[in-house]
Amino acid sequence: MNRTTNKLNLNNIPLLVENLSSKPLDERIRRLPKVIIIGVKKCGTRALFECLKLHPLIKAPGPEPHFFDRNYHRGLYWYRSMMPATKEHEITMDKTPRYFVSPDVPARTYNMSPNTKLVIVVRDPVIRALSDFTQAVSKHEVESNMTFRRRVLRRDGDTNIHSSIVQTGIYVRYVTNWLKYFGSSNIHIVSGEEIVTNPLAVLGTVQDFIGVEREIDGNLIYFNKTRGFPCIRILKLKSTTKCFGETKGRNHVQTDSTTLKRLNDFYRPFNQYSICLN
Ligand SMILES: Nc1ncnc2c1ncn2[C@@H]1O[C@H](COP(=O)(O)OS(=O)(=O)O)[C@@H](OP(=O)(O)O)[C@H]1O
Repeated sequence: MNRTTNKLNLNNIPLLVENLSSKPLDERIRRLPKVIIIGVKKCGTRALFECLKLHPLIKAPGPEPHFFDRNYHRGLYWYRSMMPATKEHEITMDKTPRYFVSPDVPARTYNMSPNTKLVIVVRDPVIRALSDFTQAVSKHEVESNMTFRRRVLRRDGDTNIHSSIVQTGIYVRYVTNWLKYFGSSNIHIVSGEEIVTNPLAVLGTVQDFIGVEREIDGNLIYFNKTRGFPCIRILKLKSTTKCFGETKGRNHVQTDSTTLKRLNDFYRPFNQYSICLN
């Protein structure tokens, strides 16, 4: 902090966050996210994010800020302005799944603060790929005659390792990039399948990792049989409930069993690495 002008130099934030870690943080620093859900796309990041926002001390913006990948040139002032205002002890959280696969983002995040807590949601990479492709089709991002098989396999039947839909599921490759900057104590890996089957257990471990009291309980989360997913109760608004987006949980595009087997075989060795990292 520049004492004469009382203005914060946001270029020095990593240093400041370190030096001030034992003192109450200035609101201007506090607003920068302490927690980031960095990915993975189509693994359950939205559900985790919305559930964590139920915690009284966790504040987060609605849209994905995409600061470290698309808006980095706007600077930390911009990033800070995207975050909701906080009171003392409250923390802010970003969720931008694109960060996970963006090569420059680990270093940029580290430069903001080496203490940033990173949450990664992973899911069976074959199902993730199907979900990703289904979304691309629904957004008309793929040619109308493109099939899942043609997207993920080459003509000779081998896996198309140049397809981003295939690459994103090689989780260990990207986690390794993050581990060049952050220690494993800064990274928490969550099972996207468990977010659906046992959300309270997942949320318990994530709250412990973030370092807040476990406040999200069974009064706030319930299983909505019609949607087939956990949804939330907003207690402030009596009997209001919220599920997460019409586009979540839609039927995936159909594909053949050979394609699924080929992809499963491709990911198997990478998946074993991911398990070791947990
Ligand atoms: N509670 C709850 N409600 C709705 N959806 C849930 C929930 N928990 C996990 N999921 C799964 O989240 C998948 C979408 O993942 P993301 O939120 O990471 O997608 S995105 O990258 O933000 O677009 C989405 O994938 P699809 O089923 O393929 O649509 C869901 O299966």
